[in-house]
Amino acid sequence: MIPVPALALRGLAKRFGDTVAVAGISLDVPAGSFYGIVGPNGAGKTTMLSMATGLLRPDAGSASVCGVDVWAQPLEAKRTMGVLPDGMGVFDRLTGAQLVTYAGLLRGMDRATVARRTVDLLAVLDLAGAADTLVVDYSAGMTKKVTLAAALIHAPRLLVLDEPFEAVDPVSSSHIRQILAEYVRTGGTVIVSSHVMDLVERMCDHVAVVAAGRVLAAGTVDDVRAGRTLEERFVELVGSPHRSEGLSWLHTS
Ligand SMILES: Nc1ncnc2c1ncn2[C@@H]1O[C@H](COP(=O)(O)OP(=O)(O)OP(=O)(O)O)[C@@H](O)[C@H]1O
Repeated sequence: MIPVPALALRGLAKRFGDTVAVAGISLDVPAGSFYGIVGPNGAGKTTMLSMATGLLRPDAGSASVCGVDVWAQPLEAKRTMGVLPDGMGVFDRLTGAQLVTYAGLLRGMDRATVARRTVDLLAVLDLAGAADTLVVDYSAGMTKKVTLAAALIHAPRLLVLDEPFEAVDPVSSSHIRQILAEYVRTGGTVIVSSHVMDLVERMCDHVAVVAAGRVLAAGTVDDVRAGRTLEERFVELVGSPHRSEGLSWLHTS
């Protein structure tokens, strides 16, 4: 029997006016994988992940999480996943502890379990000392960590993290990576989008390279790298349109 993928995308497409953000993406994320999504700015990663997690309705195509259609059975699908969206509003007039508690209660969990897990999560993410501070007063990295805690509270089978390491200091980043690696080791699936090739290469076992709304390559990190570094392969696949000659006025000598 073929195992059910943790996430299966089929022909996902989205345009905003004349801009084609996602141009028909199909992708399988195997259960138990640590899956990286890489691509240049504006490639369509956030749009793709928003459609995959039920945050943005696709123009065409479908997404299913552990075999459950995200748009036909949204409640059941959302129960299985935890999402850390990029650039989404956070209820930052709550304290860290209140935000995580709110996420648990929203998931229909009982208060005692939510209270226990909130304490655990804030401690593990090194936020215990800031539990009673308003999130609006958190640094960007602390905000990432508290939203990660909110995504983990209901022990989802799939975690979808859009740029989870942005603005997070190296110590916290390494700590979060350890938590995620342990989560994958014990049966969870993680999807992360990131611009940091080196991080994806070290952390993930699978990767998809996305550009101009399409998947250019996908598979195990070793297959996609094809003997080079992921960064070299990425530049080869995506191309390097940047030119510095145009900025001659910036040269000081
Ligand atoms: N709400 C929106 N309205 C209009 N255009 C949008 C909207 N969201 C995304 N786009 C456009 O869709 C394209 C894909 O954007 P998206 O944010 O998905 O890319 P990304 O790969 O996540 O980029 P980055 O790495 O810079 O975060 C871009 O051209 C962007 O300008």
